[in-house]
Amino acid sequence: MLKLYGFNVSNYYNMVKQALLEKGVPFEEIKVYPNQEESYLEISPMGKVPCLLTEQGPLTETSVILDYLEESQPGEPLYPAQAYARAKVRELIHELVLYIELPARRCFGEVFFGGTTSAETKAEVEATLLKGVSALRRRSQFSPFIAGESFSYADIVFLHSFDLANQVAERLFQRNLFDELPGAQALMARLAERPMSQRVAVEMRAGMEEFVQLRSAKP
Ligand SMILES: N[C@@H](CCC(=O)N[C@@H](CS)C(=O)NCC(=O)O)C(=O)O
Repeated sequence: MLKLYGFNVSNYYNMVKQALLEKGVPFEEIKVYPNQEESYLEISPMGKVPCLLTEQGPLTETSVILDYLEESQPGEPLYPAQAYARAKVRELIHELVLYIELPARRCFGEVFFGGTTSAETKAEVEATLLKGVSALRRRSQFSPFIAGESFSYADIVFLHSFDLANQVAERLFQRNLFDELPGAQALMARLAERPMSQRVAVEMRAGMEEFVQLRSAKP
């Protein structure tokens, strides 16, 4: 059986977990926080989560894991069949990660864990987020799903990244990123109603207190 390493509060872990749940693929969850222990680096060389242990060996990097699941597992397809449409979904995933999730993440310490972020970093993050949102406005459909007619991996990545980025934008820049994207808030609400989203959210809340204590204790 596939083994998913990570913890329920990690948004990247939850992207893979939700994909497995949506496809109905059985998997075992192995709780691990990011770490630099030799034994974990053997399967996740950056010490990050998630890591998926397959019969052939370990896999890391969320978008790579999602591709692997699509190619190796049964269940509802979460990419379009046609090559160009499939590439457009991957393009959206990359844009969400590179220009929304990763820049916002630079401010997670201040927004969620009582740390501080320099004014210079904040200015860079705000500028990148605004460009990223503007790219999404040109790119995304939001109706009924982010890439158009079908629920896809891009919806899963959007669900587990955009709201966090918006919390950064609201707290630090007094901006609501949803305001810039017609249809995005309604899509987020629809995605959050999915049974598998609700399961992931319940399990995330259960792990939150322990994680915040652990994370806040770090310098
Ligand atoms: N590029 C990685 C990012 C995963 C990632 O950043 N995970 C976080 C938890 S949400 C982590 O392990 N952070 C610890 C670290 O950066 O050392 C992926 O796509 O899976």
